[in-house]
Amino acid sequence: MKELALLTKALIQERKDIALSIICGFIAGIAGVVLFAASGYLISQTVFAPPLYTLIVLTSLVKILGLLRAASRYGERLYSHRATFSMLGRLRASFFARLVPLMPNLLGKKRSGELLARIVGDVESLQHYFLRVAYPPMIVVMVFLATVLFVSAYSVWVACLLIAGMLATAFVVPGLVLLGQRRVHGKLLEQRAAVSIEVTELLYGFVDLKVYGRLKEREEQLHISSDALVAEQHAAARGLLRGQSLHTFVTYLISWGVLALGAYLTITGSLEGVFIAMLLLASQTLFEEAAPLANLPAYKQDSEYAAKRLAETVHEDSTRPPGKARPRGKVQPRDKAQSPGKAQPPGKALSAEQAASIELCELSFHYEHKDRPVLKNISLSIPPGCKAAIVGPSGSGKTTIFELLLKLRASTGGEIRLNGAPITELDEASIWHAANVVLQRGHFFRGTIRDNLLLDGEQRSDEELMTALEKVLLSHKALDDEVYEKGENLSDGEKQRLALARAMLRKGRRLWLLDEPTSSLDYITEQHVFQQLLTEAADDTLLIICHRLTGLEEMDLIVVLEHGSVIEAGTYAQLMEQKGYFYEMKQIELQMIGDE
Ligand SMILES: Nc1ncnc2c1ncn2[C@@H]1O[C@H](COP(=O)(O)OP(=O)(O)OP(=O)(O)O)[C@@H](O)[C@H]1O
Repeated sequence: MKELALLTKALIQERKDIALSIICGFIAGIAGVVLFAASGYLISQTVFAPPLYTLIVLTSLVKILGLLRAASRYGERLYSHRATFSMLGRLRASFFARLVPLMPNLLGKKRSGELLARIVGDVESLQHYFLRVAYPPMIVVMVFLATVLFVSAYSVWVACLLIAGMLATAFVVPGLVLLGQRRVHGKLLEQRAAVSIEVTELLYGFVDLKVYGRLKEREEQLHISSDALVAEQHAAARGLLRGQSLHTFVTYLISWGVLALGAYLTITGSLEGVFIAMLLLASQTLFEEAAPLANLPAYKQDSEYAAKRLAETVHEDSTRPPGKARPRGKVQPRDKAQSPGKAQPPGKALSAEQAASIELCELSFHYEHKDRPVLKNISLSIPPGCKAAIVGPSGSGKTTIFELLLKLRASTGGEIRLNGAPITELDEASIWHAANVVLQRGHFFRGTIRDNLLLDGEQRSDEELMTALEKVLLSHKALDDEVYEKGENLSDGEKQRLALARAMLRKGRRLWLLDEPTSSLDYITEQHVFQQLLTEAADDTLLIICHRLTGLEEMDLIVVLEHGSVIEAGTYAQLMEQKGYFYEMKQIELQMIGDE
């Protein structure tokens, strides 16, 4: 299976620990068999009152084997778990890295709760692949062959019985477990994702659900999902228990068989009676060592399913040119330059040294499953140091332009050039590094105002932080003031100002991309903050999206967007002179300010 090939590759990177765990596991297994075989022999020998030194040798051997077994079992656990957890850590990081460029598209299709379940739960399920599927059979086979060889030295018939028992343990029991498991296959992971979805929706939408009187209904839904998850967990646990019980049944069946066969062979004179207990205990220990085989296929199936779900999450998007739906039954060729989700060789870096120029050439964008394009052949040239604004009605495609500029999405037509270089050739991280970005809905982390200002990890003095707060008129906030998750305890205007202060602190970025950064502020505060922004970005390129037209007189370029097309562009004076759409908007705004 292709997905498990990835896992196998990750395991190969841990080959040293894997080799050590197999060696330790083999030593522990074989020491266990010899330990119990020696114990059995010791018990039988005592009946014949052997010389003291025989007893001393045997008891010492038993003690040494006991210690060896415990130490090697510890080594096996240590190395196998170390390999597993390093592998899981690497898988989690690589899965997350592949998710990041797909994020805007992915969140449209998968709910955050489901993604959370996949990242946490499905990756966790993969630990079974190594711990219960990949290496235990190797140890069992090695211990089995050594034991059969040892037993055959005393009786070929007993050895044959062990082989028959092992065939039943390795094939019949797992086959039966797998039959029972078919019904619950994958349901546990799906149900876990369903609960995760319900919980996140309930938490995110708590206030709205309460206000609209739907909270009880959603809580009941959560209870139903949770009960279903518990039921699936029971079913899965029952399946595993059934496997273990069947295995124990086979183990005791074989033990009885060895006992009966040993007795018969002793009567017929082909086996000395003193060895019966030894063979019995050796066989019992051997089958105990083989216990992981019972549930191996079930764990394998689970790991495969988890790997498939994880691969689906990243492949669904990365194999499809963004903005185009995949026709059924037909694989679309990848657009090498445009696909943001696939791993690409590192591109050129966008320089943060100089103010950037932005050129949009016949730029188009079409969201997947939308019947009309959101952006249509937009051409625009913003020279270095230019202060430009994009205005236009809601839904006209302004934010989409920003997402394309930040390579969060890839255009479906035309080209974007930053500093003359096609954006497809630029490394996206260098764009994020070179730009000072304030998005419509900035994220705030639980912590303090200081933590949220120092998001980029750079060290700054309290004076610097306070100056930034003063610039956005937030000096009434102390740096140690608490910020709740998602900035729940801040007003919308405070959040916007905190985001702007955060951006102003990032010195040396020569490209400013601001998406409605002051939309929640009152006119007076907005004017002040706007002036501060213009001062901060005096020598830089600034592109701002805004609804209100306050302060746009100072812009070098104003672009009016409607239904994804540029309908007007020019300076404030030019647009007012044209008496077109912008002029109309300004008149309405002036009227509203006057009314207020
Ligand atoms: N993830 C998405 N999937 C599908 N359609 C989307 C998605 N995001 C936005 N759209 C649609 O694209 C169009 C443009 O959206 P965009 O956010 O760029 O507009 P906008 O001009 O920034 O609007 P606003 O001023 O309200 O922020 C809208 O019709 C919107 O419904």
